[in-house]
Amino acid sequence: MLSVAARTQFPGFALDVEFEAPSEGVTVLFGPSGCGKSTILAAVAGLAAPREGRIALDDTVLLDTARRIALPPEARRCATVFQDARLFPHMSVETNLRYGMRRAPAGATGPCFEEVVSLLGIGHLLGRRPGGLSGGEKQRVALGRALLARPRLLLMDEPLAALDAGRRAEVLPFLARLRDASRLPILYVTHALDEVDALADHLVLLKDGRVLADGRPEELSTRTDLPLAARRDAGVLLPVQVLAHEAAGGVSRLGFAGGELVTSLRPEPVGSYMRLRLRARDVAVATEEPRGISTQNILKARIVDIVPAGEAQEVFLHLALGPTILLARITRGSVGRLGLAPGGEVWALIKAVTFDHAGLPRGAV
Ligand SMILES: Nc1ncnc2c1ncn2[C@@H]1O[C@H](COP(=O)(O)OP(=O)(O)OP(=O)(O)O)[C@@H](O)[C@H]1O
Repeated sequence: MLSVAARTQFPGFALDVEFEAPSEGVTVLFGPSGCGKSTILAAVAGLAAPREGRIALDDTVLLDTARRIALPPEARRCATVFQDARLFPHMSVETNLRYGMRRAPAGATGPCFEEVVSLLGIGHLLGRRPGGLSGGEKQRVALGRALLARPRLLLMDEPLAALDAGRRAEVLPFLARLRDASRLPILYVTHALDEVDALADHLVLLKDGRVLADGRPEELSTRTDLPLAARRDAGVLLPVQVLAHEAAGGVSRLGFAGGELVTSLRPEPVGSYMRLRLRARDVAVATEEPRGISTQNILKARIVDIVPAGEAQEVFLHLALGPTILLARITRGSVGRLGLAPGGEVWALIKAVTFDHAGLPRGAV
């Protein structure tokens, strides 16, 4: 467990945060530019000291200002991956990777050179210089170098932010594999929601130097009181399992706690797990079972709550399908016209099941 409490002040900005991150898996620090994400990473790495605070990794205290403890960065065993890979340009990829290994303390355990090379798919790059690599390849080498230093904690400061969409899509699955193979806590800074969806086991939402909420991303995605709900792509993050492929009909069936969804045919094998975002704008409701309609996903649900959606003349419906909560964003006019109220039964029409934010939950690879 990584526990972080830090308070510090810059002109015009105050940071006052407290949160805990699980001992394994990715904890994402998510929030708008300037909310304090990098300041927190720097405090954990020991690159900048907060005015007050306590940071501990399991039973190792990295910082405790009250007890005047502040381990130097090299004693903290944190490895950091930045936006830019920061590889040594005059060394081959292999020498860059072996440089990481030289930083590993004697007796530290972790994946060996060959395992890391295979995990990140960089075997064919070993003899090359960083200058000739694509941005995505460089980032994979930087991830390898960080892992080979056998850290106790991996820090990632927007590792995909400098890559174009194609390269991001190339590196994202490697990050998921690294998360699953490394069994390390990873503190990951981003402001990209698709990275949250693909990687986060735990989410810390930040605003103006404060923690607004933290918890499992699936749970936070149902909260309409958080800034996430104001986004155009707001909606619940839903863990699903591929139940069947029906090639003749060109569809796959996905199961979730409380129901099934039909999608166009998916490439993932039957039994695989995925996590997808069902956008609130893509969910409509009907008070009677619709017939003669092209929408494939029509699921019976109960209205749990109706809450205003920002300034607009719209509301969020919290819909329960068994234990699963879905969000629908509809107009106030529709609520009145259909006589919707908490406790009422409706049919939820899922107009689109999009996979552009699909991610793999931990252990699902
Ligand atoms: N060394 C410093 N001196 C003065 N102000 C600083 C310093 N470091 C950070 N700040 C300020 O603290 C605030 C938080 O910065 P920080 O880099 O932690 O935000 P961030 O959430 O990581 O932002 P971004 O997503 O843009 O990287 C900003 O207003 C920044 O200007």
